[in-house]
Parts: sequence; C-alpha cells; structure tokens
Amino acid sequence: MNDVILDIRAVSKRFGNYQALENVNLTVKRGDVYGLIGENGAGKTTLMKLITGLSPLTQGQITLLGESAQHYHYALRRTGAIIETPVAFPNLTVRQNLKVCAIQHGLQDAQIIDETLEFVHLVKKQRTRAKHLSLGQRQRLGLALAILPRPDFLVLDEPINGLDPTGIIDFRQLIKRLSEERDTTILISSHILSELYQVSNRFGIIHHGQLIKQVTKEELDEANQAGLIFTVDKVQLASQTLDQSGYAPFDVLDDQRILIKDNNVTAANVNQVLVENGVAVKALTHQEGSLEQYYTDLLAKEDQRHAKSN
Ligand SMILES: Nc1ncnc2c1ncn2[C@@H]1O[C@H](COP(=O)(O)OP(=O)(O)OP(=O)(O)O)[C@@H](O)[C@H]1O
Repeated sequence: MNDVILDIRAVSKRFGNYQALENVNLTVKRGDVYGLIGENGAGKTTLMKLITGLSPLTQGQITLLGESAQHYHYALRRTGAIIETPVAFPNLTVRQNLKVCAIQHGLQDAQIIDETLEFVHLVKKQRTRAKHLSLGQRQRLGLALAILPRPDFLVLDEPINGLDPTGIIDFRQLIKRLSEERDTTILISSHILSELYQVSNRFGIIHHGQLIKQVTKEELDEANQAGLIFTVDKVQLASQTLDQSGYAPFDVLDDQRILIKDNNVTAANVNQVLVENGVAVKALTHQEGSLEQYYTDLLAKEDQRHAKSN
C-alpha cells in the first residue's frame, strides 16, 4: 500500500516575471490532515491550484494518488476541492446542486445525496436556493459538493474564512469526521492557526513562495514545550520520583517547575505519586502547543537569515 498520497517535487510556478512558487517539495501521507500556512500572497492558493489541475506547473512534478503526468486526471477524479470561494449554482436549491454534482460523477443513488446532506447538516436547507444561504451554509454546501463523490483526497483553501465561532467549531468537527470516519486525507489552509492546530497532524509553512518547513504536531509540541506543568516545593525530589515512576519525558524548567511532555498522562495520577513521595504540588497548569508561536518564531528567524544573507 502506498502511504504517500501527494508528492510534490521541485515545483515552481511563474506568472510572467513573478516567481510565485520556487522549488517546493511537500509530501502528504495517507490519513494526514495537512495544514498549509503562510502570509497573504505566500503562494498557498497557487499551490492548491497546481495540485487540483486548475493551473499548469512551470517546473517540477506532482504525483497524486500514485498518478502523474498524462494519468493525473485519474487522480483528480478521486479528489475533491474548495479553492477560493465554493462554487454552486445560485438559482438551484441545495438538493438540486447536489443532484447535478451526483449526475456529473455518474452517481444515481439518491441515498448518497441524503447522506451528504446529513453529514454537512444541511437537511433542513435542502429546498433553499444556494443564493439564499448564509455564508456558513454556503461553505457547508461547498464542502458537500466536494465530498459527495467520496473522494480519497480533499483540498480545502481557507474553508473557515468568514465563519462565526459556531460555524468554525461546526466545520472543525466536519473535518475531523471526514478524517476519522471516512479516512479522507486532507490538505487545508487557514489563517486561523489555532483552528488549524486542532484539526491537523502535520503542517507546511510557505513563505515568499518557498516551503520553509514541514513539521509534525508532535515536533511542534516538543518545540513549544506542550504538556503538564507541575509547580512543586522540592523540584529535585520530584524529578527523581518521576524518573523512577516512568513519567518520561519531562523537563525541569526551573527550581520550582517541571514539565511533563506526554499529554496523555493523567494529572491526578502524577499528583498522587508526587505527594506519596513527599513532594507538595503547589499548582498544575496545562500548556498548549501554539502553532501561532511556532510560526511567528520561524518567520522571524527566516527573515533574519534573509536579511543577513543580503
Ligand atoms: N494569475 C496570476 N497572475 C499573476 N500573479 C498571480 C496570479 N495568481 C496569483 N498570483 C500572485 O502569486 C502570489 C501568491 O498568490 P496566492 O493566491 O497563491 O497567495 P496565498 O498564499 O493563497 O494568499 P492569501 O492568504 O492572501 O490567499 C501573489 O503575489 C499573487 O498576486
């Protein structure tokens, strides 16, 4: 079984004299929810258009679902996408839009339309014309059209743009369900990094048309020191106790605080072990890995490096 769904090799894209993408190498593996991050104009949409065949490459090679070059269109049949604004026929109802999509994909079964409507929570709006939907409902219709043929791979360009907080939470759950229940591999971009952090397991950072970093969530958490922080009275004794009890990995942050990096440990258990061994726990905090912090630090370093080399 091939575990690489998308393999981008040395891809460049030029618009006239403007180099929008330069020597991009990126890999999406089966089951990934891959978060693509970058400033306005960094090249995210351009890359997604190349992947979905909406725009031709200037240089390089893209292999999608094992297909490349003249067989690429086979892979596109198994790929769904929302690039920029979702496309639907404004005068058709939600259901009619899905029906047109089903016919285009040679799907006759009415059940697939019902299932899709249920999946995106648009059953009650199925008789509403697309032009009368709210922004969040339109985004959900866009997603419905993209997932109706049950694609193996889904490309979502800023799908949560403009949604209200409930809409964002709703969309997050839809993406998680697509990944967990339907095994869809997803490439998603967003400027809302806290949201991207919650749904993605790997991240790619594009800066001025170059992919400057690919990082897993674990690596990011490690870099950001995510985990449980115990503030204790005897830090050395606490460290010995944790060592002996197998609560690794952990870091002694200073003379009062210890960070346990494993997010799966139960705070109550650690607390009990420490107290039983004569360590008083004064405070306990949960430190989240922050994609935003990681991203801004990385960009600052990158810009510094760039300034030095000029
Ligand atoms: N058809 C085009 N002709 C000329 N330049 C283009 C074209 N499409 C995109 N560009 C340029 O390529 C660069 C990358 O644009 P792109 O839309 O990929 O950025 P982005 O990372 O998606 O940004 P945003 O977060 O603002 O959506 C921009 O400077 C843009 O102006």
